[in-house]
Amino acid sequence: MPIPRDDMGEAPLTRTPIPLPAHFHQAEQSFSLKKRGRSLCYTLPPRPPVKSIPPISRIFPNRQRSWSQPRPQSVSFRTPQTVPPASKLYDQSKGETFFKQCFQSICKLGRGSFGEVYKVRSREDGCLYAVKRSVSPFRGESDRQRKLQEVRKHERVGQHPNCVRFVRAWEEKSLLYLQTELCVGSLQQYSEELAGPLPPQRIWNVTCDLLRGLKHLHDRNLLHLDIKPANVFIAFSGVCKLGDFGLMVELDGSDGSGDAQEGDPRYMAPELLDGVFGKAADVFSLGMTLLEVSCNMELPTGGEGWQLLRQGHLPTEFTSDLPPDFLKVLSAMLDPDHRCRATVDWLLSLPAIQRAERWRKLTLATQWTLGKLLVLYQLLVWLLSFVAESLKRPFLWLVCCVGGRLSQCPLHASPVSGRLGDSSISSDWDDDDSLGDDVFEVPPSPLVPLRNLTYHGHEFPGRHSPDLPRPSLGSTSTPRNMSPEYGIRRRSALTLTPNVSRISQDSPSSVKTLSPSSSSNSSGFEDADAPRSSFLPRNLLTMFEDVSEP
Ligand SMILES: Nc1ncnc2c1ncn2[C@@H]1O[C@H](COP(=O)(O)OP(=O)(O)OP(=O)(O)O)[C@@H](O)[C@H]1O
Ligand SMILES: [Mg+2]
Ligand SMILES: [Mg+2]
Repeated sequence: MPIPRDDMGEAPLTRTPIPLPAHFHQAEQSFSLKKRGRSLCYTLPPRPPVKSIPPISRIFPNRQRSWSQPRPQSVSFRTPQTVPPASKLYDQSKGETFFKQCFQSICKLGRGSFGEVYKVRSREDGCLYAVKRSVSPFRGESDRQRKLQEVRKHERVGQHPNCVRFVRAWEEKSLLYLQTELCVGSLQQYSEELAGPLPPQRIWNVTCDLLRGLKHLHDRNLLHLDIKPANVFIAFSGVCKLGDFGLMVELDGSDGSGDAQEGDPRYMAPELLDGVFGKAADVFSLGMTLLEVSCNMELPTGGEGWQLLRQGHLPTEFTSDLPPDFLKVLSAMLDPDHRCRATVDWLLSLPAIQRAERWRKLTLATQWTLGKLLVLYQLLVWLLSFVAESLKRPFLWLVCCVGGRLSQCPLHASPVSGRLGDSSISSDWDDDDSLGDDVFEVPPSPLVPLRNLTYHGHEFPGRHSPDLPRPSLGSTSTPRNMSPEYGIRRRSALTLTPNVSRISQDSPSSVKTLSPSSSSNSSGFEDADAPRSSFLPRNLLTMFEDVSEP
């Protein structure tokens, strides 16, 4: 007699004996791969309605509110006195906002429920930053105080390589501005562009970075409470950082976990429903974040799928390709019982994590060293070519003197006497009296790029143009070509690409405009009548480029 088969086409006896409740398979079908092309606002967590007292202006209509004054005021909880934000560039009489006077807004990076984030260049130091400006003006003093709390939280976090660096904050015309370091984008954007699961090595990198960032918070008794891919930022070095500390609370009670709000339901720990706020909740959210990006899985916002994930069931059709070590880490982070859930310290002590951390440190150190070496090399080349340029004229003059032809030396001869000079006594190198560049028959291959750097160095664009980076080391400046297709760089950011090359990234066109021929004009050696068209330095440069092209 044939064994009856169920609707899934399997004989009941061949199934695994009762590991899951009957409804799990139906619920598991509700898990799905991530869908592409969602707008950023899709990711915003639902916010509870704002409970604020009626605006003070309604109670005391004529009362002056210091924060509604048009003047900008620095916001800091370290130095509570209200002072204008420090900047040499700001001139109150101009009537423009502090933001407009001190920053060049480049583009909008994103929008959250509290603020719009802009990529800006500081007119003061020429570096790139992110500035978050609150979406709506303060509705009253309590609304203002609530928004200002984000500044206090950022200040509490302090500096850590795996937390987004806070620079300063100020308020103006009832809006709050928060200036932070600029990142390439969020982990969510990266994962959406990848449109697939993160490769294993990157998963380990992200895990190590975020555990380090979370350890920094937890060691200070701070709970993030909003860990999710949209709030994890990728720096230009490829390092992942925790950011958006808007929902952070302090466990020691100074701002009380009584005010704590749960974040996005997709990443929310189950115990938060019972009002239990603790470090374990952050570990769970981090686990969910890692599950999402490592499996490219759409996390449920509710329903059975949501419950199952919080009962310790991981959907095997998504997790089967994960490295076994990583799966263990994930299961420990997603333990349904917050008392048994892994702590950050325990996770960091796991051999698999320690191995991954060692590798991470090594690659980051190599990347850092290579970056610094490249910058040093570029500076050296610039310096050498500068010295060579400075010595060229005295040397040429010396050669003329020694040769006893001071009168013909282009440095001494007036343009008229030069032209009227006896051409019959000209020698080979006299013919090319236009410029010293070609006189000495220097080997072209190493010197042509060197010259280009020299000219580039003389007119280093960062000094004059706010659009181009300055040659500062270790700044937060972006490399050049900050183009709209920065998704490509976003991808490369995790591949540990050093962010150092500035001088060498000149476009061919910029090299040509700064070619030696332009210098020859300015140096006054140019002889327009000389038959030298085939020896134009520009032509040499083109020849060099032709030769060096594969
Ligand atoms: N430092 C930064 N560098 C690059 N992009 C950033 C930075 N800060 C924010 N962004 C972009 O702006 C978006 C919104 O920023 P953020 O999460 O800080 O705002 P929010 O209003 O607090 O949002 P939420 O609703 O999550 O609380 C981010 O998802 C990211 O795309
Ligand atoms: Mg956010
Ligand atoms: Mg926020």
